[in-house]
Amino acid sequence: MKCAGDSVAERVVKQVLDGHVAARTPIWMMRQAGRYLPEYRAVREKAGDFLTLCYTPDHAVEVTLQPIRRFGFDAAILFSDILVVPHALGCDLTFEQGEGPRLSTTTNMSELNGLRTELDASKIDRVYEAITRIRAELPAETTLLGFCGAPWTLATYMIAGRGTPDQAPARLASLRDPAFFEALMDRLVEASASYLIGQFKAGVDAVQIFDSWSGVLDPEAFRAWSVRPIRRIVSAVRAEVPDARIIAFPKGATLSGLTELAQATGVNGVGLDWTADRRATRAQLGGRYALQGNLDPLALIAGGDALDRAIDTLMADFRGSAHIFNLGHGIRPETPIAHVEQMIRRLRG
Ligand SMILES: Cc1c2[nH]c(c1CCC(=O)O)Cc1[nH]c(c(CCC(=O)O)c1C)Cc1[nH]c(c(CCC(=O)O)c1C)Cc1[nH]c(c(C)c1CCC(=O)O)C2
Repeated sequence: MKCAGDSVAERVVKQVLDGHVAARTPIWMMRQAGRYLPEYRAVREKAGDFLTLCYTPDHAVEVTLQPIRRFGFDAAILFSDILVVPHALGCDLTFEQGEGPRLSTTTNMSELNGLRTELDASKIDRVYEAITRIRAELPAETTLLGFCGAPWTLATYMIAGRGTPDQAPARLASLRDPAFFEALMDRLVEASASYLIGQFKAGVDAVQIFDSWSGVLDPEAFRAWSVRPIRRIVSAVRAEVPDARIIAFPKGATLSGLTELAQATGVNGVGLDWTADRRATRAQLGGRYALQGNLDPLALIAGGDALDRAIDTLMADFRGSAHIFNLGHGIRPETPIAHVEQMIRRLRG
């Protein structure tokens, strides 16, 4: 058996993505830099506005490093947002406190034609600068992750102009105006591939593609709008960065959807949300793909015995496999820091 983590200078998350089984399961958390941390809230207040935070390298570097300093996670994830891509294609974007994102809508071919075909370098170069600086400041053994939103998930926000519960506007657009929808996906595939290539060149070790809304798609639409665009991104990225390590997180995907996605795209790892059947997923995909996840973020809010039990069951289900510990979705702002500390003690012993 291949073993990871024998030397402290090795980036264990990266090794697990290469198929190694870690002696000590690596840990990171989706949204690990965020509002549950007082030091994040302080920087956020200073920056004033969320997008300013994302595009100011001093701030982005600082908040990316905060959870690493506090908890010593095995991976840092670039502090940014998936909606930076539509923004750098020319969509108006604002984040209202407590309301989530608001975007100018893109609902037809003429609105799409009004957007840029390439990412605005004056925005995106600041993200690349932050990456290079983060890598220079991170401990050598910490993996640096970049990311992007999957085209389907980005399209849901671009078409509706905001988050909606079931993404009806985007689903409807794909049915009513397939030519527009295909053209939108093409634009997002190209922009996302170039964005990820830029992130690798700036210094990330691996990337995660967030398809947060793939769970609202029927099997055929999942194949068309989740699997196919991700496959195109993976092959475009690997054409430039042959050893690019890529994790896909298709939230809400069924096991057959997850399997199809892993096989068709050739990603190195898949992220499981908290509803995934761990043993069935492991039986189907373990050994060929790294599995990442999948603690219920609510168990982390609950703490106490419920948290310990959830962690023990999860670790027993994944023991002996190429596993990266994570939550099944982002940590919520109301999560007590003491519970994150409890989680790390339980995992590290
Ligand atoms: C769908 C999505 C978005 N953004 C993201 C996704 C995919 C993951 C998921 O499913 O949650 C991804 C994301 N967003 C953020 C990161 C940073 C890295 C990390 O720590 O994980 C990452 C990887 C910071 C953020 N992105 C956002 C915040 C909160 C902004 C604030 O400080 O007010 C953070 C820390 C804002 C955001 N950004 C988005 C929404 C819907 C919201 C509002 C909801 C919310 O406030 O949590 C879009």
